[in-house]
Amino acid sequence: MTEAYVALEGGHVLEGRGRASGTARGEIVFTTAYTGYEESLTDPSYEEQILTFSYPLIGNYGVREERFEDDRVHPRAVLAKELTEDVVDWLASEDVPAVDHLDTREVVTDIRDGGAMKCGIAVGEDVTEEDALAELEQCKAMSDHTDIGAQVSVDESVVHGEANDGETVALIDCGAKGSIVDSLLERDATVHVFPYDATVADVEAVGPDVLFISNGPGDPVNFGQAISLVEAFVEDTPVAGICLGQQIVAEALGGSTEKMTFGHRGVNQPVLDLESGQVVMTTQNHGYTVAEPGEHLEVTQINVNDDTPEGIDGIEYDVITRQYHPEANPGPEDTLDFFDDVLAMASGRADAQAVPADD
Ligand SMILES: NC(=O)CC[C@H](N)C(=O)O
Repeated sequence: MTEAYVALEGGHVLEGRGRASGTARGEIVFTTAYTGYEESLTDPSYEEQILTFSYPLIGNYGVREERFEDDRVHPRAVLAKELTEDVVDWLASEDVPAVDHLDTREVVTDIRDGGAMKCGIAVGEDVTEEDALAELEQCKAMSDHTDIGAQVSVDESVVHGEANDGETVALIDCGAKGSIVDSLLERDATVHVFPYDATVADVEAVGPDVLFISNGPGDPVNFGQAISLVEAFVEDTPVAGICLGQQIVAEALGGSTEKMTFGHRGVNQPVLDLESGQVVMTTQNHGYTVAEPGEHLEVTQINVNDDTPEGIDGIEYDVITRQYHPEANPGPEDTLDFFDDVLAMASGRADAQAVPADD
């Protein structure tokens, strides 16, 4: 049997069954999602993280590329109670270490108590506990990945849906999921995808109807150029954001963000809309949150479990952002109307008051 060791910050080492060999280090997190492993594993927001599935069986409906959110696997390693051959083959082909037959209840309990933490992993025929501890030793804190955007963004701008006659969206790719672009294209938008460090002049050149900041990995304060874009555009151009995008918008407009203990990762996070009183189910994957929205923004939706901000609107500016993933890949489709609201805001057809689906 291939050996597998998982070393957690503080020195706790767990043993499992090695399924795909290699060494890895990263911030260990868990998701409670029971489906959507292809989407999660290709979500760029998981860059530099090690993903633990708390659901015990992962891979039971195979692996299909059309469900991928990006062209590669982003977590540095994958842990589960039981991984199917399909998933293991896929991870092995991408050189991503995989471990199963692990007591994931123990891993999740450690993360819940200690927070998302540094982790080192060693999988292979002759690896030892020391190899995993050596990886842990070299693991950086997530906030120290100061140029993580470069690892996940497009290198050059690209345009999708040029023939569409809807709104023109400038999407700042901080690690955007493919289904965000798809959701906008389906609504007839033209989407200019820009690198995470695009300049004001780059974006201005396409005359956007809305500046849209994507999801992405790591600490929002490490996306200084995207923060500057929001500051530069917000007075004259509507602004939208998803997940990291919400955090960047808050940082730009006088609010603040902070790291959560273990974050929200799963496909059934309940969100309350404060105006309508409706609760919707959402897909989430984040470890930071908006702490204070600041004087230009108001919180319109909150997480039912812990009251953290899930939706934010501009007070005097046209701004709408979501902390969850309205594009719903994977996950419930309760929140797809966010894209209609963003494009209505972009066209001046509506103000920024977004409400969840009304059934
Ligand atoms: N999905 C995301 O955009 C994640 C945002 C950010 N990296 C966080 O962990 O909070």
